[in-house]
Amino acid sequence: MTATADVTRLAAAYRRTGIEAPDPDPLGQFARWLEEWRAACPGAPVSAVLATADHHGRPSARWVDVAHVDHGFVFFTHHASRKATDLAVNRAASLCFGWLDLGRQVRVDGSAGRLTDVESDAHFARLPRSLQVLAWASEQSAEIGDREVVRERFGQARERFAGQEIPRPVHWGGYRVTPLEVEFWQRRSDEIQDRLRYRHEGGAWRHTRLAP
Ligand SMILES: Cc1cc2nc3c(=O)[nH]c(=O)nc-3n(C[C@H](O)[C@H](O)[C@H](O)COP(=O)(O)O)c2cc1C
Repeated sequence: MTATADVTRLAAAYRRTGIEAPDPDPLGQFARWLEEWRAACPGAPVSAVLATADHHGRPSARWVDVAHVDHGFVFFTHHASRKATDLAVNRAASLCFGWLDLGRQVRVDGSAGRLTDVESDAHFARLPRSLQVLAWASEQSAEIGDREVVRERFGQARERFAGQEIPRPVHWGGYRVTPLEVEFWQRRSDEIQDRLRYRHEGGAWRHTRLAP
């Protein structure tokens, strides 16, 4: 059976069942769905749209790769980028995963904080060398005349670190979005889509269904 056939078969099964016997913890429920997504689409990156807002409350959204999920959702970026400058003044963040092949969406609303230097160092050390060089060469979201500027800086950074380990630049690191509210959405074959919302209240997670 081809991968596409597998996805179609799984999507049909989920459309029939909806979200049954949900995990009491949204991170547990997320882990189940992530596992099912990975089984359905092996090798696909785990990406989500990250929304932030500036000090005027003006929103902006962009994709990020979610590197891992522990007690929060971890991504990495340049600390001078728009998302990072937004988060410096307003920690509120929302991530939206779109596992559309399975008819699924997960929204995570929460608060984003920087990882420790030790955590960011550990992740940086595992990156492919070309991405490490790029982290030194590209001042993400700065205006540039043309791409040659970055190509030139890339070459300079590669030369500078030739034959040695590349340290993490201080302007690059990770954030963890700690969830306060998580919503799972499942497309159903009867068109009555399933929505399950978790809220962290009084020190515990509670979940409830929402009208589609
Ligand atoms: C699928 C995908 C994954 C991406 N992952 C990241 C990421 O993990 N970190 C990052 O800084 N930019 C990532 N980008 C680029 C961002 O979407 C964005 O263009 C960049 O971070 C600058 O955003 P900002 O100026 O709004 O901060 C990704 C783009 C795509 C399409």
